[in-house]
Parts: sequence; structure tokens; C-alpha cells
Amino acid sequence: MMWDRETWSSTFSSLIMMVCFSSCQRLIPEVLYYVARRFKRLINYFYQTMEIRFHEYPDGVSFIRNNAYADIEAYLGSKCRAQASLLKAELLNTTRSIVYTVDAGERIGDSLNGVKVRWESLTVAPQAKSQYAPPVNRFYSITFPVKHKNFVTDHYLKHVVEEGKAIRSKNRQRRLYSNIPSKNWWNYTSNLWSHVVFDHPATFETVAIDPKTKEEIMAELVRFTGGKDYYAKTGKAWKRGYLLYGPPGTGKSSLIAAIANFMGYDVYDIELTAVNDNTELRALLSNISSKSVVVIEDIDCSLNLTGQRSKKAKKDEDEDDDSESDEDTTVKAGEDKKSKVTLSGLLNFIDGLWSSTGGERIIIFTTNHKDKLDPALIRRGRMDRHIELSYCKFEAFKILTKNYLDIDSHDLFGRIGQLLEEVNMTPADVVEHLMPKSPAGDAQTSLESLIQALEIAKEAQKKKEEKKQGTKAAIPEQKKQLKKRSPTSKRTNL
Ligand SMILES: Nc1ncnc2c1ncn2[C@@H]1O[C@H](COP(=O)(O)OP(=O)(O)OP(=O)(O)O)[C@@H](O)[C@H]1O
Ligand SMILES: [Mg+2]
Repeated sequence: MMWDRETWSSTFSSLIMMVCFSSCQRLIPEVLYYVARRFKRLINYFYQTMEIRFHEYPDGVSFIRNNAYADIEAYLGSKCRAQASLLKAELLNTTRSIVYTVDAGERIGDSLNGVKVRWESLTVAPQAKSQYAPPVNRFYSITFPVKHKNFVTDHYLKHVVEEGKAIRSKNRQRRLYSNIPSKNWWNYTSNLWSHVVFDHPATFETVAIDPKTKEEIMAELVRFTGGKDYYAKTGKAWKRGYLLYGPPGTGKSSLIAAIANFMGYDVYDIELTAVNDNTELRALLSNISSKSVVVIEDIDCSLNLTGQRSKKAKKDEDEDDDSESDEDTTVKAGEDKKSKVTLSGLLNFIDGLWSSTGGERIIIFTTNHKDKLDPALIRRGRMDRHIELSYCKFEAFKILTKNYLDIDSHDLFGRIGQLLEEVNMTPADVVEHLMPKSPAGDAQTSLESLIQALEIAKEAQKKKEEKKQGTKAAIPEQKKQLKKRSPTSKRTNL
């Protein structure tokens, strides 16, 4: 039980009175009274408390929820299990874990840097009875010694809100957003995205990529998420750009899901071919929440942002040296029936608009053909890191066997390692063989099936190379024949 100012004062005063009136009548009552008052002041100094309330619906007449209330709820939820006698429990779909919150009337003690506070969950009747007002208004009340007022308001509450936010974002059911074709929009501010629950199982443990690259990406992401002050100081948009490139089935989409899961972010998958022009693109990008991964898959196919732009730019430069700036020479969608979105439009939004809206965002482009992309799109600073996802090598294979067969080693690993050095097989194809074909399928059968497939692929690769060599050998022979005939043709020309 916490002894507050009132309890101390009244107890002491009663004691003094008893002493005064019963056993010590000969002592001067004024002196005792004076001592009592002094003591009361001392007690007040140490025990005078202050209260701050955080209402769930601050105005009490509408459903506009107080974010601080939600953050405190999450924070106390993480503290309450040991202390509260009545808890509310909820099963989360995303993490499949049970989350606890403090029920009304419960008290929780907490401390930071030695300063003790007391939280209480309470309810009050709503100010107005209306169908648009909440039926009951809940609030959290924090009580603390008044001498720690500055510490609590400046540091402790900030700590509570930040921790609560982090817990909420971890527990939150995340979403996968897709842009709605603009012909179905009501206006440019709402209903631009449709969403489903994002429940992709990929994680950094399950994605088979070079372990060193994986470690580096994870370290970068951790640095990025804690870099708010750095980005604010340098005036850069709080964003990180990745370009994932490699053949189909090498894990680009899986890596995006792993990044989103690692960060606890929502995913916005932009289908650029459904965006008509830069105005629509601006509307879409302005309606992306903070803490999100924005994905543009197969950027080389989505838009005419790539090789054709360079060609057009070059052609324009040749025809008219000072005709247009680099950015304006993008291919306009009029020429490309797919969309009027331009490269400059896309880049402006990524670099400019987001810097002004704050919030952490990761943008990821994927392509099967990196060489086809315009350098302006993928230059460093815009795309911070280029990650190649390639054919399955032995290190990646071991991650796949751990995930799919739950084994770290096997007699057949040696042969498979050798074949993977000689043959190009994507992780997606390897996975096909690792998945058991029947309920009784074992590791041996899966690995043998993989070896068989690798040997067939090796044979096919060999034949292809031989054919290529044959064609190469035939070309010089053809050239020789042509040279023999050339003097005649020269004469004819003359
Ligand atoms: N590196 C990998 N690690 C783990 N699984 C992988 C990897 N690459 C592919 N797979 C498996 O293959 C399937 C297809 O992979 P994914 O969709 O990530 O490839 P992608 O590179 O995005 O292909 P595309 O270029 O066709 O979009 C995944 O569902 C996963 O099971
Ligand atoms: Mg993909």
C-alpha cells in the first residue's frame, strides 16, 4: 500500500493529539502543535502528489481516439502481468500471441531512474449521450510526487509513449496494400488503396541468400530505424532504397516480405501500369503511411522508364543540344500506351515529397534486367543498395534444406555442392525438389530427386554450350568464304 500525504498527516496529527490530551498533559500543547505543523509541511514536500489523466476519447463527444492512450495501454500491458489482479486478454492474429491489458480499476506501479509512479485504469460516464459519442470514456491516470513533475513530463512519459508505440507496431496486424485503378477513385485523398492482411511467412532465416549480405542488410535496417535524428539533421528524407535484381525465382519477392516482417512494416505494392499520370502517382504516394515498405516490382516492365528513355534522351540531345533538361527528356506516356507517369515524376516524389512528410519508408524496386534500367533511377543515394539474387549456390542450398527438410548435413551434400557449382538452378527450382512428394517422403528421396534434376540440367547446359561453340566455329568459316568472293564484288562496285 502506498502512503500518501493525507494518510501521513492525519496519522501523525492523531498521534500528537493523543499524546497531548492523554498522557502528556503537562507538556505545552502549543509546542506540540507547532511541531506537528512543521512535520506536516515536511511530509507534504515529500508526498504531495500530482495527477495527469489520459482520456481514450479526449473530447468525450466523438470517436477520435487519443494515440497517447493507445500507447500507454500497450506499455502498461507489457508491465501488468506481474502486478494487476484483473487483466484483459486478446489473441493477436499476426503474432498468434496473447496480449494483456489492464482492466478498469486496476493499479500498476512503475519506475524509471528511481522515480516511482502509479498508474490507474479508470472510467467515467460520457459527457453527452449520443450514438456518435463513446458509450463510456476510459482513461489512464498517472500519479507521482510533485517534486518529480519535470522528470515525469519531460522524460518518463516520452519513454512510455515510445515503448508503447514500438509494442503496438510489433503487435499490429500488418497490411498489404495494392493501388486501386484510378477510374474507381472517388477523389484524390481517399479510397486509393485496397488492402488485405499481410501474413507472408518469409523471414531472414528462411530466405536463402548469401549469409554476409543478409547480416549487412539486417544491420542497415536496424541502423535505419533508429536514425530519425540523423535524417532530420542532414535534411534527408527518412527513407532507404533497395534495388533487387536477378533471374525469376531467385527470391526477390521473398526478400521483400522478409524485410517487411523484420521491420514490422506494412507493404504498399504499386502497380504502376494502373497509374495514369504523375498527379495520380503523387496522390498515391502521399497516402502511404509511415513505417511502410513501398514496392515496385519489375520496374523495367511496369513503365517506359528504362532503355527507351535513354534512347529518347540521346536522340533529343543529338537533335537539339539545349532542348530539355535530363529529367524532362523522359518518355511521355502518350508515346507509351501503358501510363503517363514519368521517371522524373517518380524520382521527384521519392526524393522530394517524402522528405516533407516525415516517417520512415523503405522503397524497393525489383527487376530481372538491371542493365536495362536508367542510371538516374538506380544511382547511389536514391537506391542505397543493389542486391543481386542469383542462382542457388551451396550456402543458400543449406539454408533451404534446413527450412524444408530440417537437416544440416547429409551424405549427398557433397555431390549436390559440386553440381550447384556447375549448373545454374534457381532457389525456386531447388525448393520444388525439397518439398516432399508424399507424406512419407524423406530427405534422401528429395535430395536424390534434386541430384537427378541437376544432372539433367548439366547435360542440357553442356549441349547448349556445344551448340554455341559450333555456331561460333561456323562464323569464321563463313567469313573466309565471303573474303574469297570480295575482290569480285569490289570490282563490280567500282
Ligand atoms: N532465395 C530464396 N530463399 C528461399 N526461398 C526462395 C528463394 N528464392 C526462391 N524461393 C522460393 O521460390 C518461390 C518464388 O520466389 P520469389 O517469388 O521470391 O522469386 P522472385 O525472384 O520474386 O521471382 P520473380 O522474378 O519471378 O518475381 C518462393 O515462394 C520461395 O518458396
Ligand atoms: Mg517476384
